[in-house]
Amino acid sequence: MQEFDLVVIGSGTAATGIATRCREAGWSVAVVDRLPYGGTCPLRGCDPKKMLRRGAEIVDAVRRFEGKGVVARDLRIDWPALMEFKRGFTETVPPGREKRFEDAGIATFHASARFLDRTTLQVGEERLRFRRCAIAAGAEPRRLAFSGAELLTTSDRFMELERLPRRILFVGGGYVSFELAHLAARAGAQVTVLNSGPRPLPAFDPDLVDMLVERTCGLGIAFHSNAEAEAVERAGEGFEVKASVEGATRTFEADLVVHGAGRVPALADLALEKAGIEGGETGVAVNAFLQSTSNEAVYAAGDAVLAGGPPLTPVAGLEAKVVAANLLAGNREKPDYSGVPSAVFTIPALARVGLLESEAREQGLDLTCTFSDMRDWFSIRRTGETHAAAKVLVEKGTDRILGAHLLGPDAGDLVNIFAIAIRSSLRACDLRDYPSAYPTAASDVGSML
Ligand SMILES: Cc1cc2nc3c(=O)[nH]c(=O)nc-3n(C[C@H](O)[C@H](O)[C@H](O)COP(=O)(O)OP(=O)(O)OC[C@H]3O[C@@H](n4cnc5c(N)ncnc54)[C@H](O)[C@@H]3O)c2cc1C
Ligand SMILES: NC(=O)c1ccc[n+]([C@@H]2O[C@H](COP(=O)([O-])OP(=O)(O)OC[C@H]3O[C@@H](n4cnc5c(N)ncnc54)[C@H](O)[C@@H]3O)[C@@H](O)[C@H]2O)c1
Repeated sequence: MQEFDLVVIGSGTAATGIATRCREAGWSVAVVDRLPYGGTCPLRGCDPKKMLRRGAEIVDAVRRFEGKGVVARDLRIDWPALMEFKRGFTETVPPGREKRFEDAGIATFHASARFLDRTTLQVGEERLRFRRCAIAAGAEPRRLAFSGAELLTTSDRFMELERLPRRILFVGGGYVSFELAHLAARAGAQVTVLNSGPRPLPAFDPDLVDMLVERTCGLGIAFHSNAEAEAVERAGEGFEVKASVEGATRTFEADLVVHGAGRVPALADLALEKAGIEGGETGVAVNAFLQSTSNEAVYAAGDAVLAGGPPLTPVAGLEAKVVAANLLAGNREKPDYSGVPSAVFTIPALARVGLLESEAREQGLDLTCTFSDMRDWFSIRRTGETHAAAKVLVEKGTDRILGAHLLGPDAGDLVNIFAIAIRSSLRACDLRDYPSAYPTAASDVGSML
């Protein structure tokens, strides 16, 4: 039996933030992960996705400039070479992260963790006793109940594909499906997306989502709403997917079927009940300080807990700081989720920060909603992009920025300006008045208000 002040389950964004801060304060700390160190974001999520997207972005930009001074001959994505470029980054992450832990004096374990009682974990052959434990185990694809669901490829495996199949079907119309569908279409695949709900990406502004869907269909992607996948089976080398589309049963053929139907906290293997930890599909049950409501030695952060913030990397980082502070100095800090931005890295990107228009109106706020169709703006025309818009919500009287919703080539970066404004309580007039370098995407901000 080995004993530690703190055992952290996971080695991703949340785990790393907690482990390093507690170790810096002199605690004995162990980190446990069953997969190579680094977690989802740098190995299987945000970063590799954005590296692969870079190839798609270049192909799309060149196509938009054909006839505008750029001649493209044999323009295409060389998928294996793009994968190699991605691996040049991802392969360095696990050894780098492990060295960082070891240099800091953090003990590292490579095995699955499972609770034995309120203060003990089984980790492979080892038993670890902890004074405190942080669950930062992330999320995994939601288990789907239909027959053949085990035939679906996860986003993890999609990002390792050596060859890109010709026909790809995505189940779900959320972040994962939209981002990977845009990438696959630029790489030459024939893409279908089935979304069970009436509208995809419900966390984003519906007017901008409609524009993104139009752009998506313009790429040749077959997008279906009210389309619920109900069964998958093998058919020759590929698959047949049965779905209820607008109430009628339809069959789709594909060479690859990808799971984009949601992710849930990865708690199933932890035997939480042995440690008296309450939790389920919505993650570890925690109080306002991110401490387990039923085992006070245990805290949770990141995708493993749905405490009010969306399951995103900046939220995992923010919650890690809160958990470390509360572990080290007692329960004082609560997470502040206001002004956390989010972007869907389609091409063009879709982004959001603050309230949706519908949420602001439901709260009875008196607001001005400025919608700008940016297609004819200089910053967009110069890129050849055909779909771009902004919607900014400002409270009347206080001039407070309530929300900003963007679609366009620079949406993923521009949204951060609005996020800073919201978190720093800047007013719309402050943003209107600041001089920005010209001509840049940021120099449009004043005109969006
Ligand atoms: C395809 C994809 C793209 C994404 N893109 C973005 C993006 O662009 N921007 C953004 O903000 N967010 C993005 N996300 C979400 C983001 O990756 C996560 O919110 C973030 O990585 C969560 O970090 P975490 O530390 O909570 O968990 P993770 O980084 O997932 O780490 C959890 C770790 O715990 C380990 N673990 C789990 N159970 C056990 C166990 N029983 N024993 C031992 N180890 C265990 C896992 O192996 C894993 O390594 C994306 C997610 C996906 C899937
Ligand atoms: N850019 C980013 O920040 C980014 C990128 C990828 C993933 N993520 C994170 O990962 C999480 C999971 O992403 P996701 O795209 O898997 O989930 P999601 O929750 O964004 O979307 C899932 C969609 O699948 C649909 N669906 C569910 N079952 C279905 C079925 N049987 N048939 C058809 N449609 C079905 C739902 O209606 C929903 O719209 C996100 O919530 C996000 O936090 C973030």
